[in-house]
Amino acid sequence: MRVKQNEGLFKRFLPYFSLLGAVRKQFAAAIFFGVIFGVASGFGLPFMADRVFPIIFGPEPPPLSVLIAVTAFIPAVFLLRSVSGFLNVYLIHYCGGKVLEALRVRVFIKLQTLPLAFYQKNKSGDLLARVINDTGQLQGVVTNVANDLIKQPLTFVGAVGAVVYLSLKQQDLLFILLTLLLVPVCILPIRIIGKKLLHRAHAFLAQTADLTTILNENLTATKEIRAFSLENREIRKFEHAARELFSRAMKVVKYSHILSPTIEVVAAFGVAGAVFYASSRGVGLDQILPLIFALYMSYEPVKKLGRIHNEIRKGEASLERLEYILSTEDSVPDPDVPESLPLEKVRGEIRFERVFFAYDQGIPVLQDINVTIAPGEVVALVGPSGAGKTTFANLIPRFFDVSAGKIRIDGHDLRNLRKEDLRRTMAIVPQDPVLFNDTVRYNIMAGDLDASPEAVEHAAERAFAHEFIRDLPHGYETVVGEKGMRLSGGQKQRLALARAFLRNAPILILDEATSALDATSEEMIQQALSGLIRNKTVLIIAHRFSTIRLASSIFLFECGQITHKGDHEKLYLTSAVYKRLYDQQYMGETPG
Ligand SMILES: Nc1ncnc2c1ncn2[C@@H]1O[C@H](COP(=O)(O)OP(=O)(O)OP(=O)(O)O)[C@@H](O)[C@H]1O
Repeated sequence: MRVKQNEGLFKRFLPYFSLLGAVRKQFAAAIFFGVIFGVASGFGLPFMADRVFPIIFGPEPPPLSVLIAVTAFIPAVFLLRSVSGFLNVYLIHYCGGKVLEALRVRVFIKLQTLPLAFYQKNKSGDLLARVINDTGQLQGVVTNVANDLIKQPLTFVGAVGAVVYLSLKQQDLLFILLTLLLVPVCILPIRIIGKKLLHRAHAFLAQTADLTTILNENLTATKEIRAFSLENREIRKFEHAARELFSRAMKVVKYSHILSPTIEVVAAFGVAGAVFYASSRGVGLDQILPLIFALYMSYEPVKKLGRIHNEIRKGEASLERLEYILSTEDSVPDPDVPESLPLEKVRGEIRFERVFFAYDQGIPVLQDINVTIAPGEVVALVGPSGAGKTTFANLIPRFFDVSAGKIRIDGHDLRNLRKEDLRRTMAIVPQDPVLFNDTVRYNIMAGDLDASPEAVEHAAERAFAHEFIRDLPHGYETVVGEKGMRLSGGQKQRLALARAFLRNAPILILDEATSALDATSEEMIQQALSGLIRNKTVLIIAHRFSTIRLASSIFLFECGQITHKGDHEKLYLTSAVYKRLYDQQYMGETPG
């Protein structure tokens, strides 16, 4: 979403400046040192040229004590300028780091609340780039701009003050005019370059996101890339994206850095004008030198303010990309006044009433679903690929909301419940469970973060995972590697079942793994499942017919509708589709 173009630039950044509130003391100190730096630069240097040099290089050599005192003024001014400059920059970076931290956390928190649909629409590499790069860019604007907006005008005022003072001293006001004329002359290039920079910054950030996406995808598909020898294709893709990024980066560099030389040329014309004018009026070098200093020092802040404008333009592109995340509305919102659903009282009845669903408008995926699953019932969802089984199961935890109709749990419309309350009533075992790069214990505890060590181990025992965990180098404290890379497929699945045991929720949604396991693993998982489903309302997205022996009822999905319900024998006799699926795909397996 592009933020309205006509809003004032400063106004758009305003909410982000409030992030400085948490570091207001350090920021105030930074500004204080910035002011000292500004005054020491803007006024101190011309003053030195006006007052100090004439004493040192005057017609009469000054006495030694005066010479020492006066020359000491030179390092004193620079010391003041350097120390205050350093403290200003250091503190500004401190505040900037804190703003960046707060900004990233704010975006991350928002990402936790966004629904699955958001992630299916946006590339994860692009989101990574927004959280890492764009926050950094915006932080730069918030701190540098806030700092320079105070520091540079003060330097300008200091330098103009020096020009005024020196001009008055020489009773010649044209120098003042020369200084003030500079501002409108500089504004034109600042505006033109700023506008161009905004577009270039947008293109650059989008390309950074593309590069991150390619890298991210590559790192998550290392196995496939090697298995199918896609390395060269990947390298070419990355090279192309990196080259494009370079070209876009250079455009940003061009427009970011063209401004300073432009303003410097303007400044040179100003100084030349002053020199020419001074010479024609017979003003001596000792009188013109401080003025040239003061003139130059007044061009400096204008140049820096121009650079800030550039920064703001670059930041604006990042701001738009971050606001895209921050302003995305939750398409699965919690109700304003939620109905309560005490976990201990949930029976687990699930009812679909005239439910329709579409991921994209106009392409229905589920149509007119009317079913009731009784508490304690175990239902297997079967049907051809793409028939809508996963979608049906995903509506129950409200990963998506129905397009029409209602889903109820124990009579409560899901949309009247807080998502957190609703999801506490269920354990979900996905087809390919994701493990966190943490210990085995933590991975099981994902099912219940308050569980005791005994409860974790008991859950592992029931999932037939305890033994293999005990044999790991550090037992329950073994770190499983990114996505559980150090575990076998069967071990990962048993850890996912242990999570579900630990959660002990009244509703269980299980997307059966499609990958084949060895006979022992398969047997252990089937046994664990029989234990897990006891006394629960269970939905199993069944990919293997051996699993349906666990089910008390089977729903057959065809083209987004449930066309048949019943047990295996009934469906086998009444549905040609079921019979075909069973005969063709699962011949040889016995559904009990
Ligand atoms: N995020 C999505 N956006 C758009 N369409 C989707 C999305 N997810 C699934 N679909 C479409 O919805 C339909 C139903 O998909 P679903 O995953 O529910 O089928 P399924 O029966 O579980 O299939 P399978 O057995 O292959 O897993 C398919 O046509 C699929 O292409």
